[in-house]
Amino acid sequence: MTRIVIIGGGPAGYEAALVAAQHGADVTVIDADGIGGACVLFDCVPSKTYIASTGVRTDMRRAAALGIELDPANVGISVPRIHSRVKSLAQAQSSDIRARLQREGVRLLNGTGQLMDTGKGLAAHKVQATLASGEELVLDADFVLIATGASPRILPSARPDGERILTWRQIYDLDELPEHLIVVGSGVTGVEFVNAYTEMGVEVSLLTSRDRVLPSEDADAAMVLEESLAERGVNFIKHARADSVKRTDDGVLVHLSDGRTVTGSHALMTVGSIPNTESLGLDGVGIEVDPGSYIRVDRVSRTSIPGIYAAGDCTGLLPLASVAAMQGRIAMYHALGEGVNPIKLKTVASAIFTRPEIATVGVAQTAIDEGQVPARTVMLPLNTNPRAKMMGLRRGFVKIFCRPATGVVIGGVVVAPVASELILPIAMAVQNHLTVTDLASTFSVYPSLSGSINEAARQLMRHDDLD
Ligand SMILES: Cc1cc2nc3c(=O)[nH]c(=O)nc-3n(C[C@H](O)[C@H](O)[C@H](O)COP(=O)(O)OP(=O)(O)OC[C@H]3O[C@@H](n4cnc5c(N)ncnc54)[C@H](O)[C@@H]3O)c2cc1C
Ligand SMILES: NC(=O)c1ccc[n+]([C@@H]2O[C@H](COP(=O)([O-])OP(=O)(O)OC[C@H]3O[C@@H](n4cnc5c(N)ncnc54)[C@H](O)[C@@H]3O)[C@@H](O)[C@H]2O)c1
Repeated sequence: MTRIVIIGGGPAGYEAALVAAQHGADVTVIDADGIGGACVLFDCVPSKTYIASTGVRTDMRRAAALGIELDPANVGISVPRIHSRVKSLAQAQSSDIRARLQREGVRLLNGTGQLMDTGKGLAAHKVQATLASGEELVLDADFVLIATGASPRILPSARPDGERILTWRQIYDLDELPEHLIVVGSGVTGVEFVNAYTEMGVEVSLLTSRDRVLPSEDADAAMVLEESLAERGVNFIKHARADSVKRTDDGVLVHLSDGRTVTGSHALMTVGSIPNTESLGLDGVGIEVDPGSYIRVDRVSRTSIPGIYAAGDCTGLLPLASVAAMQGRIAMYHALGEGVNPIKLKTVASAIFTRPEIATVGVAQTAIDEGQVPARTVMLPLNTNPRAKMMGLRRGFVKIFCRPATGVVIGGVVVAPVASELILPIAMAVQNHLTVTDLASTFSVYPSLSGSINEAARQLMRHDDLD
């Protein structure tokens, strides 16, 4: 029986374990924090659960425009209940995954794993598991998967204390909402929390190191979100790099690199993550890492050492739960000799859970604008959509990108309240090489926001007719 040891029990690790167990392998998962990993326990699942609560406030804020009188200032918010819901839902999901793995016969060890090969290039591998109980085991493996994820990046001059200076993993321990939250870092994590806290009525200042939020995302989408946040009172402090964050008697003081200072009651550090690759014994085995200590892998998740694979955030390929899971599955299919398609990042759909949400798939607008990818594009504002009018939506759009000659859909962006759901038809088109004619001729419900996807495709199709 093929022996597989997986270090890390997040989406990369547990999805890999399920595949390997279903293919008859002898599978052990060693995990330090809990099955489900940081994804389920600290990052993705808690933040989206928290955002589900803040979304109720979004609906309340918008109610008056639809004729429902509500005073958000007089609506009670039970912070302890919201936080306890976040934590218990995360724990419940972790337990569900644990039970599923156990049902499939996967052996679960609570502790840390480390590679222990006695030389380089061996046919089989050894992994030491240091269990929470203190016990140490050495496991023999035909294949090892490293799936250890990442942790919040800590600036030495802005050390989180869990009270006033916080990582996103610590906010659910607060008893009350901050009065004035300074969010340091305007990537996806930063803006999701800026949006969430603003909806809860918290005064929020956002430090952005460039001239706009979400520097790596679609510029039109980022602009819509920025306008929406500004309208709700978010204070943007641009071209601002935090040098240090210190506690004061009643809050925090942020020193910027250009000499400016910002004061608030709390600071939330969202300045990125670093891979958990330090104490894995990579050097001893000869596994190559990239600058930034990410494990270097190919498109079937192989590291530079035969028989050792890596998947998920520790590889830095694209830090999404869906990508981590796919990398993990691919690793196991490859190790077990199954047919496998290398991972294709151009078909990955992702979303930013703000209001409005931003969802993207495929080629980015920048690649088209810079001439790297020939494409025809359309951007259709949502305010022409009948359902959007009924819902009182003022912002948002659908973008579709297609190949100039064939009309094959190669990417798209949706900015809408439920963009995370609306992106699927475009993602299916990109994945399956469908054309704008295919998209345009698919029935959508009338009235629906997805009707704008048909209409955008129709506009690109009309262009085809004129060619
Ligand atoms: C705030 C936030 C929100 C996010 N929201 C989304 C989202 O909405 N959608 C999305 O797709 N992605 C989201 N992500 C990204 C997603 O959480 C990650 O891409 C995902 O967690 C990566 O999974 P993973 O399996 O690589 O690692 P992780 O989920 O980090 O799990 C790794 C596990 O390995 C364990 N481990 C580490 N070292 C060792 C060791 N030596 N021995 C044993 N175990 C070890 C850790 O304890 C952990 O349990 C979000 C990220 C953040 C920060
Ligand atoms: N909804 C989702 O799917 C979701 C949510 C959160 C995170 N993620 C994943 O995690 C990845 C990482 O996102 P992230 O936002 O955590 O990290 P990030 O690295 O993308 O963004 C961190 C930001 O902080 C800024 N920064 C760094 N140091 C700073 C300083 N001293 N002062 C001010 N700004 C500073 C950086 O310039 C950067 O813009 C995303 O690309 C995404 O793949 C996904």
